[in-house]
Amino acid sequence: MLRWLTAGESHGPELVAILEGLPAGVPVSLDDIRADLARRKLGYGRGARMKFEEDELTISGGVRFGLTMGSPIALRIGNTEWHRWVDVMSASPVDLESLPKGRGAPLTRPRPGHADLVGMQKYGFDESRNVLERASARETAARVALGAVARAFLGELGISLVAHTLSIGTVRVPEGSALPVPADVELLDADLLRCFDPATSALMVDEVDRAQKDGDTLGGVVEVLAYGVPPGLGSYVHWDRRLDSQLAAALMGIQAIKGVEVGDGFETTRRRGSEAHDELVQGDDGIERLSDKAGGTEGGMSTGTILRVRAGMKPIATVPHALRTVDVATGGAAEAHHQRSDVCAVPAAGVVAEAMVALVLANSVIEKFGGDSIKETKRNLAGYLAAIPDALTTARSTGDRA
Ligand SMILES: Cc1cc2nc3c(=O)[nH]c(=O)nc-3n(C[C@H](O)[C@H](O)[C@H](O)COP(=O)(O)O)c2cc1C
Ligand SMILES: C=C(O[C@@H]1CC(C(=O)O)=C[C@@H](OP(=O)(O)O)[C@H]1O)C(=O)O
Repeated sequence: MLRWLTAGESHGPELVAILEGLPAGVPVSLDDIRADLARRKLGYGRGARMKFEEDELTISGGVRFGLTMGSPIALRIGNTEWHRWVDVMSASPVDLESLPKGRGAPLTRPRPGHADLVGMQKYGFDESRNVLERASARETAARVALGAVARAFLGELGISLVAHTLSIGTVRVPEGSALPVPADVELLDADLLRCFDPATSALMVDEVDRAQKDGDTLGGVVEVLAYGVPPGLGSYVHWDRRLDSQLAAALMGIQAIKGVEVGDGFETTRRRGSEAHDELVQGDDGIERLSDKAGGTEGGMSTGTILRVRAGMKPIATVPHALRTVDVATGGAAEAHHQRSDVCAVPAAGVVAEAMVALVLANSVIEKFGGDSIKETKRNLAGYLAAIPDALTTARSTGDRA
């Protein structure tokens, strides 16, 4: 089993992440993790903080000479803005009265759509600083770092992943153009919205500009594709062993994600059975599916075709054109707290979704194939695939997006 945990606050000194259960011998490069962290900060419509805050990555356990050792992997992401927050976020008691005026002032105007109000009720706070510090999606940097390590492990087994943006607000990639993702999809990292349809991407930029001008925010939908996944990850035998349920939980666990689809998802519900499923035919390399509507899972197991999952993100809750709220200090009507925020963080959510899918797949691979070293995992995977009888063999989706 692969386990992972993150800790740390949005304006604290650092985020900390631990990944336990990965075999030894997986190549882990600081540069690769940094590249994923950098991708998470990209995307048109993000707020000022993305420009001046750096992610200072260090590996403090589990990796030696660029290879995992089989021990827990510990990652730290230092926050270069910490020096501005030392007083307000101090771990030791601080007399707030002694700070300059307004510093550490209580946040008593909870933002609708954020965790502020319920967090105060639940944890017994009279202002929302302690809530927003951990509810903030700053924490997703730690998950992306963990996901980069999981992706390195999957890469050793011929499994690769990519996320792209399907929609921002009401602007959506035209139906039918979602697949296949071009092989040079890495170029998208320089792209504004991680949308590989240039015409739609331009419309999305306009949509973000319009929202920003109106003092408003946007959500959207991202899609994660995984290539080279072997058949049989997950299981139909119990609800919590289903690959699709684990993917859904992992994606729903990302801040602001409000819906998940596997394959064609809700669109499938509008089709008749005769149109809804991926028919099977005998091909040159074994049994083939004539379509990919199911998104690479049947019966809670990977089918061996491209895995395709979507996550829908609600609009950013910190709306510049401030929403109505109640000041909990006075009980009076007020405008919700707002200083700065992203207008749209959908492309970043895609990078986080990619990381979460990588972690779930890595866990499923370890569950099925085990291995204390990557060599052992590879042997077990190869042995499993070789043992599938010819009559049941399916062509494996390519791991290189060719
Ligand atoms: C990458 C990313 C960036 C985000 N940036 C902001 C932001 O700048 N301001 C904001 O209010 N919410 C932002 N959010 C969303 C909040 O974290 C989220 O709405 C909040 O945690 C409550 O979400 P929930 O109702 O899904 O739990 C962001 C989410 C993600 C995934
Ligand atoms: C810091 C990140 O995202 C933050 C997520 C976030 C929220 O409420 O979720 C609010 C914003 O932070 P602040 O209120 O300090 O401007 C974002 O910048 C990040 O992604 O690294």
